[in-house]
Amino acid sequence: MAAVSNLYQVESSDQFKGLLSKDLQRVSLLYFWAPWAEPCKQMTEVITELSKKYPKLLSLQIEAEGQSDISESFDIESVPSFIILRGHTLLDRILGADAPALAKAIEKYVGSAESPAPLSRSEKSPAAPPPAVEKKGTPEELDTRLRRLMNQSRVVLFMKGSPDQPRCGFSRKISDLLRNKNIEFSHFDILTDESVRQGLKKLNDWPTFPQLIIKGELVGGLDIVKEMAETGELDQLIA
Ligand SMILES: N[C@@H](CCC(=O)N[C@@H](CS)C(=O)NCC(=O)O)C(=O)O
Repeated sequence: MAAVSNLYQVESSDQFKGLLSKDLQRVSLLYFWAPWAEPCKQMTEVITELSKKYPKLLSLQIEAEGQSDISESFDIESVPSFIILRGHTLLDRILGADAPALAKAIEKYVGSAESPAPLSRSEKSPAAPPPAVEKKGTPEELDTRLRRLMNQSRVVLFMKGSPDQPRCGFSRKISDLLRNKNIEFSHFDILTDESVRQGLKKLNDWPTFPQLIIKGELVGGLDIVKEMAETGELDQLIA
């Protein structure tokens, strides 16, 4: 692929700060990605197209886990995620492989100044994940729903994304671990439902995801499950 002059791979925090500080009026697009996340392959093409179409845009590709300081400073919780800035000011945040939303936002912030051409094919192609919904209901209804979800099968993994398309490194590692051990499990993508995401943190008194549930009870997150797999405790619990 030919190099695009306004598209950079960020290799360090210092390089990142230097690029952003060069022109505080310039709009920049931060693209947080991971090499193992399938939707990022398509979104890399989209970013390349957008960078060509809008030469004034500064596009920065940031490998989310490799540049964890930058990811943390923007509260990146899943990949792909996009942040649009003017200088250091946050203009917009787009989650997931939502190419039309991204193209629309870039057009809004940079496009009017550059009279953009129609969207190219690759900007329209990737499938966006469904937006997170918050199902309203009483606390009792939520509690019943969460317990039903936790008991939907013997082993349930609450994760970001799915085992085939994880959207966070911790979720990817735990589903790989379960698959490698041939443990059958169902999963729930907490990025699709904000009430489940926040409700489970409270119910299980556990602030993060993944959460592995065995026989209706929380076992733990990645660190605990990894340790239990090493000591053999996980096999015992599942037997
Ligand atoms: N050490 C944790 C790592 C999990 C973690 O830090 N997860 C974060 C980022 S994916 C999280 O779920 N944050 C709360 C949220 O996104 O709602 C484990 O063993 O599972």
